[in-house]
Amino acid sequence: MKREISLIVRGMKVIHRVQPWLLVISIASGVFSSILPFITIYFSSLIINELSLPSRNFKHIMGLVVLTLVLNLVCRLIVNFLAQMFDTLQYVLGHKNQLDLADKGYQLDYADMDDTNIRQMREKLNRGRYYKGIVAIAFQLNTLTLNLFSVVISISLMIEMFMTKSIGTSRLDLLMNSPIAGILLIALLVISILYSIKINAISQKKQFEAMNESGPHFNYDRFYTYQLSTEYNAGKDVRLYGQRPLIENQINFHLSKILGFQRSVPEFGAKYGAIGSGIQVIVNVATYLFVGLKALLGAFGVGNIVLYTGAITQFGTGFTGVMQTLSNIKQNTNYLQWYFDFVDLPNRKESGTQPVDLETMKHGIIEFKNVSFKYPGSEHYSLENISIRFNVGERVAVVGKNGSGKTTFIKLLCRLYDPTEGEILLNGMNIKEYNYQEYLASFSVVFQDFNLFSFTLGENIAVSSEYDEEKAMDCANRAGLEKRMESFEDGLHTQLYNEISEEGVEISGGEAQKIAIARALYKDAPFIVLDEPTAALDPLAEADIYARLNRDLIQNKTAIYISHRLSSCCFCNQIAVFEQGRLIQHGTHKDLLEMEDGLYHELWNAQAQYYA
Ligand SMILES: Nc1ncnc2c1ncn2[C@@H]1O[C@H](COP(=O)(O)OP(=O)(O)OP(=O)(O)O)[C@@H](O)[C@H]1O
Repeated sequence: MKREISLIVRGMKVIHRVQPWLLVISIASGVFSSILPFITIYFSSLIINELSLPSRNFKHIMGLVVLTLVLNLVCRLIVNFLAQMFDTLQYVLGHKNQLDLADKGYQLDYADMDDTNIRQMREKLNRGRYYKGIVAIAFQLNTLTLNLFSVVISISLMIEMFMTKSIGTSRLDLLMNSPIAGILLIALLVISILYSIKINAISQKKQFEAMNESGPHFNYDRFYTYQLSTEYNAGKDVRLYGQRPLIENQINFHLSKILGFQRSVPEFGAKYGAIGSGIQVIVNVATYLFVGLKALLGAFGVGNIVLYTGAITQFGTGFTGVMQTLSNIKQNTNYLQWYFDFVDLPNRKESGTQPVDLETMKHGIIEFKNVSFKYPGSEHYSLENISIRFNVGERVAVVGKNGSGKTTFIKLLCRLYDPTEGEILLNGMNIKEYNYQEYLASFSVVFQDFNLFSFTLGENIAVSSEYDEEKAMDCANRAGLEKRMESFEDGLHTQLYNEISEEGVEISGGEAQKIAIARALYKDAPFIVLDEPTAALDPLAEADIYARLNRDLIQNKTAIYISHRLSSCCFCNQIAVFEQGRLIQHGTHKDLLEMEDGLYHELWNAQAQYYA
């Protein structure tokens, strides 16, 4: 209980920080919504009482009718206004909350993203993001206030009902005036309420279990459905390989599993809900009998039948609502626990304090010292005992067969991961000692799986909406986009991709790669790392880019290329050859080519024979 309360309080603090008015609006909306039905109930009883009098006063009756309408209208307007504000604030809360979670993801170590537990945690949070966890708190506070107020108002009316006695002395009078009748009615009410609370609690538990059990199938289903319905790139393969039946089979399989797990919830609800409705009918009959008999015996006017039956009904609904909301709040603490477990994950472990100044980067030495690395959760080393030095300012090529560890080597250099064993030194100091953000800022990297966004071309290059247009244009041209730029009517302001805007232009894989290179050039960092920078370029564009890289793009920067086209690496100061996670050769192109039994010689000749 203590744990649950502290989770809810923490959740409320999050809401207060993000949307300070939301909690107040939730309560206010709950209060006004609870009053609304009582206005009609109360004034209807007054009107009927007045109508039933022989000396009825029509002016008074009309006054009551007008008052009922006006109060109803005012209250409804307030309720609608608050509901609208509530929905807007709730929407913004959900949105900001998503962004907060995304920010938290970026604050974690990149390596944590490989952790299956963390992935599952994110997936669970993602699934309940619109209706569970933090966003559910304000909604539940609203429902709790509404139902609590209904219960308080109806109890005060019911007390009046039980206390008002008939003046007759018949047996029926005695029975209806005795506490027994009231106690019986209350007992019936309590039974029906307890029953619905129990059913709701079991149903909530079943819903939670079903969601947990169907989790992995849900992931598959979402992934395949996304691929089939939304993923633009998947469209080609789906068409050409006729993949739809296979994907549909998978979707149907996982969907049937999900439905299998979730079917138990509505089945349970339907079965026990019917019994609940039966009990409710008995309670209603007993209520009308009790109130009707009291009115017949003259304890109160006919109009009060409306008032008291309304109060009893509202009490039943309100009390059930309170208990159901409390049970929902309790269930929601499971989601809150996931949420805070994720939020409380330790942020990046070592951010270092040493500043990274440009001078260090211009005249330095990078050294991998006996570096080995296993990906989180993997049993195999992707890199083993790598030792290599290179001077800052050099051009270094990293070559090797697929899966030999080239990209992993770069990821370690950029500190996306830290070595499992050994260390990487910049000017004799472990790179972990340097300020993490400044260290990252010294790398311009184009990974194989780079991402461009549906922004304008200029924004994609400069990674900002305010940028130096001349510099962005220069980078675009230097990356080989001169010709293509001429066809962009809006130049740098051309929107990329037409997923969002009709004016968006589609670009080819090679053009995207050139834009990614332009982005790296714009960043103007001391290190430029290109992982297969020309894989999507045509031979002319490739030759052109390498000539430019050589001539003026790199200038005095340190350049590291990963490439399978060895002809493009021969101008590098140093070539590192990887094989199954090991660095098996390194040296200049000339040295390596002379080693006739070496892998480099083999790879070179394998490519060269096609050009002979
Ligand atoms: N996130 C990851 N988790 C676990 N293993 C991984 C991960 N990424 C890569 N690996 C494994 O690490 C090894 C080296 O992969 P890496 O991507 O560094 O190779 P590569 O030389 O760049 O390959 P390619 O030439 O195909 O791009 C491979 O066996 C790969 O399966």
